[in-house]
Amino acid sequence: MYKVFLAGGIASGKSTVARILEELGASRIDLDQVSRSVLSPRSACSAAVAKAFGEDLVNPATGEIDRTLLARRAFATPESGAHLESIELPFISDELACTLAREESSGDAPVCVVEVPLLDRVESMLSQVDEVLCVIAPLGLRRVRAQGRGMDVADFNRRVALQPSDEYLRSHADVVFDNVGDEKALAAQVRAWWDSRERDGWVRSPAREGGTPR
Ligand SMILES: CC(C)(COP(=O)(O)OP(=O)(O)OC[C@H]1O[C@@H](n2cnc3c(N)ncnc32)[C@H](O)[C@@H]1O)[C@@H](O)C(=O)NCCC(=O)NCCS
Ligand SMILES: Nc1ncnc2c1ncn2[C@@H]1O[C@H](COP(=O)(O)OP(=O)(O)OP(=O)(O)O)[C@@H](O)[C@H]1O
Repeated sequence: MYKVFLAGGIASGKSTVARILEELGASRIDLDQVSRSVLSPRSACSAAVAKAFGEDLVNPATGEIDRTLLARRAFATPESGAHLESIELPFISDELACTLAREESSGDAPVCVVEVPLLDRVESMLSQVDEVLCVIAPLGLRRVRAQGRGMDVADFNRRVALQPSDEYLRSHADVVFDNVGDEKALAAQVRAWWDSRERDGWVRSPAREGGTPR
């Protein structure tokens, strides 16, 4: 199974590209969901997080972590935020490897696309995939599209500030989809990518091996 990361800023069009790939036959994993799942009740990751940020975060009856309180404590300073990430990332990486292995053994799709909102946090996971795709759109257009689906501008701006820049994404991607046009124009680019990799037999191209820092 050919595995790809699909990165992009908020409202850049990741889900739209992932849906197009799904229609072409890919299976789909959302890394946000994977990273949420590692904090499931009584997991090893929840225990490590509670040890670092307070045992009172855990509801004794259900084992659930209070995510709002955790976010308030962990994101109080950049250092404590980085500490939380350093605890969670190895668990997220292991969980991603298991999820990809499950997809692979189910054997249905030739391709698995992993949607990645924060590519800079998952550099250590790049070795798990064959290629990095990203979708880029101008910030103003993304703001309008985010508002179009009901997002508040202040929330949009806050989330943009936490995400890697377009320059970072361009320099780490093997392929960039430009989402400045309509969905048809985006679909044409995605289709062209799919056709080219299908022609190559879904093998990682030697030209791309050295292209992305991994
Ligand atoms: C603390 C957690 C559980 C809160 O999750 P939850 O889904 O409830 O909320 P969300 O992630 O949207 O964040 C809540 C609030 O915190 C703020 N916030 C989120 N991430 C960050 C960050 N890196 N730095 C500063 N503030 C942040 C947001 O503005 C948001 O308003 C979660 O953010 C977490 O586990 N983060 C650490 C792991 C991580 O960064 N994973 C992503 C890389 S794979
Ligand atoms: N080319 C396009 N033309 C018009 N609307 C678009 C286009 N691409 C995406 N959109 C719309 O913009 C919004 C954001 O797109 P999408 O949900 O695919 O982005 P995303 O990167 O997955 O967002 P998030 O980071 O919030 O998950 C959606 O409402 C989507 O329908």
